[in-house]
This record gives sequence, structure tokens and C-alpha cells, in this order.
Amino acid sequence: MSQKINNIQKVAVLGGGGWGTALALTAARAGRDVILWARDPGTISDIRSRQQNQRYLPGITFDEELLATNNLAETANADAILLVTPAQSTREMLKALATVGTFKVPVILCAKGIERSTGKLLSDVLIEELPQAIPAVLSGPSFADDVAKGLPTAVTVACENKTLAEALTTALAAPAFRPYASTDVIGAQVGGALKNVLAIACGAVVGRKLGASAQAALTARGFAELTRLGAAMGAQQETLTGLSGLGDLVLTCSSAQSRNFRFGVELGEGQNAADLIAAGGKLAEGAHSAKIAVELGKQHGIELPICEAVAEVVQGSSSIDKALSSLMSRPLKHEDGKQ
Ligand SMILES: NC(=O)c1ccc[n+]([C@@H]2O[C@H](COP(=O)([O-])OP(=O)(O)OC[C@H]3O[C@@H](n4cnc5c(N)ncnc54)[C@H](O)[C@@H]3O)[C@@H](O)[C@H]2O)c1
Ligand SMILES: O=P(O)(O)OC[C@H](O)CO
Repeated sequence: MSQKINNIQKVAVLGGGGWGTALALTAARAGRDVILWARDPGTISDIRSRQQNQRYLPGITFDEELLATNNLAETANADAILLVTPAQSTREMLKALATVGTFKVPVILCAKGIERSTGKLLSDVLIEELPQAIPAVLSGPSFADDVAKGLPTAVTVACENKTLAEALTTALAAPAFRPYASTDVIGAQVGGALKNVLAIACGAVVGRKLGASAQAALTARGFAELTRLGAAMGAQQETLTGLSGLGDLVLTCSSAQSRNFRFGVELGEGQNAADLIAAGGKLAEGAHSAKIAVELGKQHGIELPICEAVAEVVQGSSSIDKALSSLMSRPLKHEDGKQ
């Protein structure tokens, strides 16, 4: 493995959506040899022939000529894999990978979510499906459009092996893309998964025109939920207050560029979650993680009232108004959560 650590040159990116394409571009800008796997043939031909991914990164043409394929076997000799398909497809993707190679390399999980059917973090899913791979996580405040356009971005790259975490940051660092190394694989995942749920709540408050004060209050109380669950699951405080925790929460809870935030705005404006999901619009990972986050909270003895409100609205068992009124009428508490 030490040879691989010192020489992460061939990077395979799995996922031809906005984030997969943006990460492939930034890895190419970092000087890596990049192969991008996508399942959609239209995406591959768009990238090959026009240096665009119009479906997921509309209006952006890139200078880099990315090598794109829909043959997964072509990724088998990579020194590192970036897995960038939606969280709920992680297991399926890993099962597919296992059929084409051994992958005794770092697999960097870039999706933000919790497996809905099991409540498992994606690193646990990876260990189950590809036990010889080395789990790593890339997370932080970063919109695909910004990264694809080369705007400045900083993220956390976590791997339990400190040397490998540092090697991965070296391999991915580009002039406008600054990864920080961490050994906290759990913390980097909890922040990314929960901020999506909390961003839906903030979006709903904006959609309902409840004011900037309410949005700030939800963000701060949401951060309390994120840090308490994270700590109970073994995350480090510095990670939760860092890029992949507070940093991403602030971004996603305040920007209409976020799909989770916009999903919340639409709910706040009176649309129905089931209809929004059935319409197959933009990916809002928080809608898929809300209920399982609440269940994880219960397992760890942590109350997550905002996540619970989002879960209830998403599953149609509460309206926005009812959910907000039950949040406001909870018994008065100390801010630190202690009695
Ligand atoms: N877009 C961003 O700004 C951004 C930033 C950071 C993290 N992320 C995270 O990255 C993950 C992917 O997001 P995205 O923005 O690229 O989504 P996207 O909707 O732009 O693209 C999703 C891609 O995954 C593919 N896909 C979907 N289901 C699949 C399956 N079962 N097997 C194989 N491929 C499948 C789609 O064809 C598409 O190419 C999400 O978890 C998201 O939270 C996104
Ligand atoms: O568009 P969203 O809500 O999926 O957010 C994208 C990134 O996770 C922001 O860091």
C-alpha cells in the first residue's frame, strides 16, 4: 500500500452528475489522470464531444478533455476511486465494482447521506461490500457549479490512516480547490448527511416567508442537533465545527443554489413532498435521510426535533405549519441541552 500512498496518479470518478463531473475536473486540474464513469450514454457523449455535461452542469463548457466511459471495468486499475453517485445508490455501485476488480485502494465517498434501509453510514456500507478497500470521505461546502467553474473551494478529506488522508489531499489539491486532511471519517459523514435535512427546514421557513430571524434560529438549533448526534456517534468536535459540519450547514441553509434548500422552499410555498419526489426533479438527499436520521438519534438518545419535523413533512404526516408550531411549543429548555 505504501507505494500507492506515494503515487496516487490514476483516479477514477464514478458518477456523471454535477458533483462527479466537477470532481473529475478538479482532479484533472490537480494533475491526475482521470477516468469518469457514468451510466448515462448521453452524458458520456456530451462530455466526449462537447466538453460539457449539459444535463447536470448546464451552461458550463470546460477546457479539460475528460476520459469518460460507461464500462466500469476500465476503473479497475485506479489508484483511488471517488464514488459520487447518490447516497442511496452506494451499495448497488459497490456491488457492481466488486464484480470488476479487487480495489485494494482508497474509495473516497463523496455522497452526503445515510443508507435509508439500514441506517448505516456509507463507510460501513463500503466495508460490507468492498472490505479490501480503504474508506475515505470528501465533504464540505462546495457546489458543483462553483467547483466546475474553478471558483475557490475548501473541503475536508477524511481517512483513518493519517498518511493516506494527507496523500489524498496532495493528490486532489488544485489552485482553486483546497482539501484539508482529517482522520475523522464518521464526523465528515454526519455533517454532510444532516445539513441536507436541516437545509430543507430552512428552505421551508423561507418559502413560508417567516423571516430571516427564524432562518438563523433554525440554522443554530440545527447545528445543535448535528453536533449532538455527531458526538454521540463518535465524531470529533473540530470536524463538526469545521468545513464538513458548520461550513456546509451555513452554505446549504442559506443559499438558493442548494437543491435541499430549494426543496424546502417549495414545501414552504405549499407543494407536497410526495409530488415533488415523484416529479423526479433535482436530487434532495435530505428528503431521503430525514427519517433515518431521527431513528439514529433515538438509538443514541439524542432528540432531533428539527430533523423530526422535516421527516414528518416529507412523509406527509404533518404540514409545515403544524411542524413549526410543534417546534415552537416544545417545553422551554436550557440552550446547552442540560437540565
Ligand atoms: N451537486 C453538488 O453541488 C454536490 C456537492 C457536494 C456533494 N454532493 C453529493 O454528491 C452526490 C451526487 O450528487 P450530484 O449533485 O452529482 O447529483 P446529480 O443529480 O447531479 O447526479 C447524480 C448522478 O448519479 C447517477 N445515478 C443515479 N442513480 C444511480 C445509480 N443507481 N447508479 C449509478 N448512477 C446513478 C445519475 O445518472 C447522475 O449521473 C449526492 O449525495 C450529493 O449530496 C453534491
Ligand atoms: O445542492 P445540495 O443541497 O445537494 O448541496 C450541495 C452541496 O452538498 C453543498 O455543499
